[in-house]
Amino acid sequence: MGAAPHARRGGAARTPTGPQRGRGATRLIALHDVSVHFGAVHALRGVTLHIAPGESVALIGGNGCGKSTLLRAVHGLIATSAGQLQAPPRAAQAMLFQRPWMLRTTVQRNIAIGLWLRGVPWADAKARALQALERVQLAPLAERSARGLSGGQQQRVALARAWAQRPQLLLLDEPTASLDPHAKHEVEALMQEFTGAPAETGAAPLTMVFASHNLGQVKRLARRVVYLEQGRVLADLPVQDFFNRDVLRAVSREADLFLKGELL
Ligand SMILES: Nc1ncnc2c1ncn2[C@@H]1O[C@H](COP(=O)(O)OP(=O)(O)OP(=O)(O)O)[C@@H](O)[C@H]1O
Repeated sequence: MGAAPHARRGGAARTPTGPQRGRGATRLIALHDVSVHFGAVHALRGVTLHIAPGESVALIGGNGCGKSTLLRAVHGLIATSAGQLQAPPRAAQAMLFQRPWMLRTTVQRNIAIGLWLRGVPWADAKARALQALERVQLAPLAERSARGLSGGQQQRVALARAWAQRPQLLLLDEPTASLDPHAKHEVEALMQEFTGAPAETGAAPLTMVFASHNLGQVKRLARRVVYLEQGRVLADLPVQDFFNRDVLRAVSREADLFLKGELL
């Protein structure tokens, strides 16, 4: 992507990565003993986590366990307090939030402006924006005001905007939490489609990390589940192992109790 690396922030080392080799595995994201403090609040405590290109990883855990903080730290939106964090430069990442943010302009321009700001000539940016809208089946709404769309449509525009940027890494913070079941299904289908195939022919597979309170969604979209409690990673398992209570109980009693509570 040739983008500028993140500046080093806060008390911890933060270095940009492309896919790197380490301990025999390729890594796109590597956190080593990362902590994030907000004053007296310890949002992340000694998190060590490696994510390889093409993985689809769900972050789960109760309110305030640190999911958003982890995503925001990887995206470079907040400073880490200690430890080392390696991630692709922000220009190689896209992040979606529970409530999509839209510029006060048309749907197509919402996507094109982001590309233009990254150096894509305006005519090409508009053409790529339209392609991206076709991908999420919203091309007929290209000239509509983005803020006038429904929440589900806005989230699809946000996904199109992310996809148009051809990121290596897609971070999503509870992307369907405020959507009705139909819109949730449409957004999930796009998430699945984007991670199922490279963003463009010959490109590296897209890596997806998402926070969710929806265990059905986790089962449908994740290949791996990371369970957080009070800022610590207590379980990090392939999705089928996470939902196998015997395996989970052996790894973390706390994670098993959480799952039991959620399944009641
Ligand atoms: N900017 C901030 N300033 C102070 N405290 C913060 C800030 N952001 C997060 N926190 C605190 O850090 C902890 C972790 O919050 P975080 O938002 O990462 O949790 P979460 O797992 O995403 O929660 P939820 O599921 O409710 O969205 C919480 O105690 C939260 O109150």
